[in-house]
Amino acid sequence: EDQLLALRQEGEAAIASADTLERLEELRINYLGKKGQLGALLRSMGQMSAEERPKIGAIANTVKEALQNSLDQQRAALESAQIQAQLEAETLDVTMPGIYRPQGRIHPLNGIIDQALDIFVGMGYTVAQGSEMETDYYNFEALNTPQDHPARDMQDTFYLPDGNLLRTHTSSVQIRYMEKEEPPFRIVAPGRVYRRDDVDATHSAVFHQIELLAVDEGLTFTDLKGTVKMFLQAMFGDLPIRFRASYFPFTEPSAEVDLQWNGRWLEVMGCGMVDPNVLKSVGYDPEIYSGFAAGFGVERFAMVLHQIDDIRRLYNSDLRFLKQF
Ligand SMILES: Cc1ccc(OCc2nc(C(=O)N[C@H]3CCS(=O)(=O)C3)cs2)cc1
Repeated sequence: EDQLLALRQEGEAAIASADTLERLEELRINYLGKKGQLGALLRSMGQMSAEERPKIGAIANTVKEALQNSLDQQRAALESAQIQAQLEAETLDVTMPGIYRPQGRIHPLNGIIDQALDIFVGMGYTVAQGSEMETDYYNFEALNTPQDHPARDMQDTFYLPDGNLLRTHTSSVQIRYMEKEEPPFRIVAPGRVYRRDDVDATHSAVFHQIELLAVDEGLTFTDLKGTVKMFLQAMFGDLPIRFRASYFPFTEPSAEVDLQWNGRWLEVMGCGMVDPNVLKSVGYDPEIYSGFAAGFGVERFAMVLHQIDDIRRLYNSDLRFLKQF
């Protein structure tokens, strides 16, 4: 009997100090398993007298239950401690500051292109795009630009070895569109263009341009003026504009458009009625159809709107500059 009670004491102490579920399982096997200590002790008692057997058996049962209870309690305690530890570890403090990730930004040139396209799409224009490499025909000839026109010569245009060239304006996109479509239509053609200019604070060999073209029956210069005025005032605000007579090979009459900006007249756009020869080159009858067109440089708009002094700032990816937009 004393041995049984001693085993219970020893077992309960060992179980209470078990700090892992594995250790607890070892102890269960050690004390209550088939080859455990309790079973071994009972077998070692060998022959017991008839009146002793039931007494010892009862004590052995209480020891077994006591040990099983303390195993269950310790298991419960260890499991809840495990869950508690997990909850602690996974606790998310939502009041902690977030991980700072710098926000991206729209480049000022793209910002102006997006804004301008929104205005024209809002007026019913379709956006048309095309290749930056063009043929002489689509970049010059179809635009009524004679063979000896200065715009064609080498100092202004990048020619490629195969005789093609890098487009000097997006007008070629509009010619190609007209070859495939019939009037009436309104298109706006944004894109990169190339001029073999001397590169300086206001000229870049590569720059961005947006041209618009509307062809329908009975379009007049008044329609053009209204469209240009509406666009410029949407972009720059309700400022005075003026049209100065000018000349382009692909429009007749032509005008350059000035905007009064901080008290000074700035040239911002060119426009005109599409020359009948251009309509003829795409097979439209100038007796039925008339068109108007305009074009502007996106860098120019950006430099005026954001008071940028050097065009190269738009291209050299200086974050100190770009972070201002
Ligand atoms: C079929 C077709 C017929 C006519 C067209 O006229 C597009 C036009 N562009 C201008 C013009 O002044 N453009 C310049 C502004 C600054 S810039 O980016 O250097 C080029 C006037 S009329 C276009 C396509």
